[in-house]
Order: sequence, then structure tokens, then C-alpha cells
Amino acid sequence: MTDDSYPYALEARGLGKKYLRGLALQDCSFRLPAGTITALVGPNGAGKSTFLRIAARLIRPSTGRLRIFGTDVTDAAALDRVALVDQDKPLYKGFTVAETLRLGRELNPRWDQAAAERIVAAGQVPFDAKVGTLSGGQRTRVALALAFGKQAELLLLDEPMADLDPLARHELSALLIAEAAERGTTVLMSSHLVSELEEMCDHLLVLAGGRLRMAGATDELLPAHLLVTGLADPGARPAGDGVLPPGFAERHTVIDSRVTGRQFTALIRAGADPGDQYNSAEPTLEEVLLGYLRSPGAPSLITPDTAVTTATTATTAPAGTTTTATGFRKDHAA
Ligand SMILES: Nc1ncnc2c1ncn2[C@@H]1O[C@H](COP(=O)(O)OP(=O)(O)OP(=O)(O)O)[C@@H](O)[C@H]1O
Repeated sequence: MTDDSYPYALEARGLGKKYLRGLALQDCSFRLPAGTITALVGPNGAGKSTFLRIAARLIRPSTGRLRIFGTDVTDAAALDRVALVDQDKPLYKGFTVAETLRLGRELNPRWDQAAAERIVAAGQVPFDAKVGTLSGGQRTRVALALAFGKQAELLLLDEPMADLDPLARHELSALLIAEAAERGTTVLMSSHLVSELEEMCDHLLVLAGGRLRMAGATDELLPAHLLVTGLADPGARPAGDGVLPPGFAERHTVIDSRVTGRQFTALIRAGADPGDQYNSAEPTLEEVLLGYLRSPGAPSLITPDTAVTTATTATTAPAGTTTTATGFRKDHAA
């Protein structure tokens, strides 16, 4: 179960990954409090799967460090505490569902057979069916059953609901939240389905172009922004800051702006009052996410509970080397 004495499930400092084709992740620094359910959001190719695969020890970071409940990810001890449900859901096609769960039981000393069976049974997946004959959604269910059976403290889910029908998605999300809440499991899940994220997640991590754009609790991030609408500058081009009234971009940190007809809409950081001549309201999660996804160059926002001090973010480890937690622990122990 979760180590109550260690407050952070994940702590990344200057984390980066370089593939032969280029950088997939660069200089990511943040921490996620234990017990949170976090949405990992970003456009295609943003680096989400790369981050999840580093956290699951499937690939090594090229730079920086990642700690899992205080243990460096390069330490094999971190593996017992983490389960990843990968986009590809690699399972043995020739095994039946029951044999797959038996394998899980034999490989994991803390195996919870009842939890694993509950997840399979809720989808009426036959225990004697071969995995290779299951639909994509049924395979997802078996992969989630394996992850929950393992009783991992940190559950990493890479687009877990993508191939589920809406009913199954709804039922499985509820089951997942209930199971996670009962055990205090920390969940980090990537998804493109904002409605699903809104229901399930209390924290957000937004990546774009391999860089961290936003991190924090949703109930802090949303009030940190305002969605402002008003009359667009009539002489302006219909794109970018040009649509905004004169001086607006100088007075506010503008994340994204658009024009529809004669109206502009701007997502800005809350702070200076935009004034009575505009309508302003707290944006929804979808409006904030769309704003950051549309404007990858916008200034990033990392809330204090997810920020790490920058003193050691420059620490790097060459690809393929084993890092130790020593300096990191010193700076970071709560
Ligand atoms: N094994 C690999 N070798 C080379 N490049 C890779 C590899 N895996 C990923 N990449 C590249 O790294 C970048 C990030 O990929 P990643 O799969 O992490 O993105 P993602 O955010 O999960 O995207 P999606 O939403 O499409 O799943 C992409 O440009 C991708 O092409």
C-alpha cells in the first residue's frame, strides 16, 4: 500500500528523452502528490507515452531524474510499486483470461485476485476465452484487471478508455475511481477525452512538444485563468494577439486568443482586472486545455504543490547510465 510517510508519487527533475529522431521530452520538472488522480494531456506526439514508459522503467531517460515514492526510477525496487497499462496492452494471446490472471498472481506477491476478477466479471468477459479472441475493449479490461490485481501504488494508464464503448467507459471509470480511492492508489492517465478527465481527475499535467506546459490541481489551475470576451479590434488580422484591443496584451498574460465575427475571446491568466467593458468568467477545463494546446508557446504554469525547486534541474545523466538518488533526495525530502 501507499507509503504514507512519502508525500509524492512522482518527482521529475530536468527529465528528458532523446530518440534517434530527436527530443521527445525535455527539461520536465514537477512533482505529483501521492493519492491524486492526474490527467496527462497533450497533442499527438507531445511525449505522454514516453513519460509513462520512463516511469514504468520500460525506457531510460536521457537526461534528468525521476523518483517514484522517493525511489529513483533506475532502482529496481521502484518497479514493484508501479503498473502500466500501455496503449498496445501487451498480453499473451494464447492464454485464457483465467490463465492471464493466474500468471499475474504468480508474478506478484501482493496479488489481489478478487479485485482482478471483479474488473473482468463487470464486463462479462468469459474467463475461459483466449485473450487473442477478445475485442479491443475486452483486452483493455483484462489489462486493467492485471494492473489492479498487482496492487500497484502508482497506476500509469496510457489512453485506457480509447477502445471502450461509452457505457463501458462510464462503468470502468467509476470502478477505477472506487478501487483507487479504496487503496489510496495514485493514478496518472493520458487521454484525449476531456469529459472523461473532468469527471475523474483532480490534477493536470499538460505536455506540448515534449515540454511541460501546465501542472497542478484542477481547482487551482482553473481559477488561475479568465476567459474574456469583447469587441475585437476592427482593424486587426483575425489571428493571434492582433485581434485584441490596443494595450490588452500588454496588461495581461494572454494564453490564447481568437476572433469570431466582431468578438474576440481570450484565455488570460487571472490577475489584473480586464475591466467592465469585457465579459470575463472562469473557464472550463476544456477551455483551459484547448487554450494551452492551441498555443504551445504560451508561458507555462506550474502550481506550488507540483513545482520542484530548480536548483538541480540541470542535473543530467547520459542515456543508459544508472543514476542514484543521493543529491536528489537531499534537495527534495519533505
Ligand atoms: N521508439 C521511438 N523511437 C523514435 N521516436 C519515438 C519513439 N517513440 C516515440 N517517438 C517519438 O517521440 C515523440 C513523442 O512520442 P509519444 O509517443 O511519447 O507521444 P504521445 O504524446 O504519447 O502521442 P499520442 O497522443 O499520439 O499517443 C513523437 O515525435 C514520436 O514520434
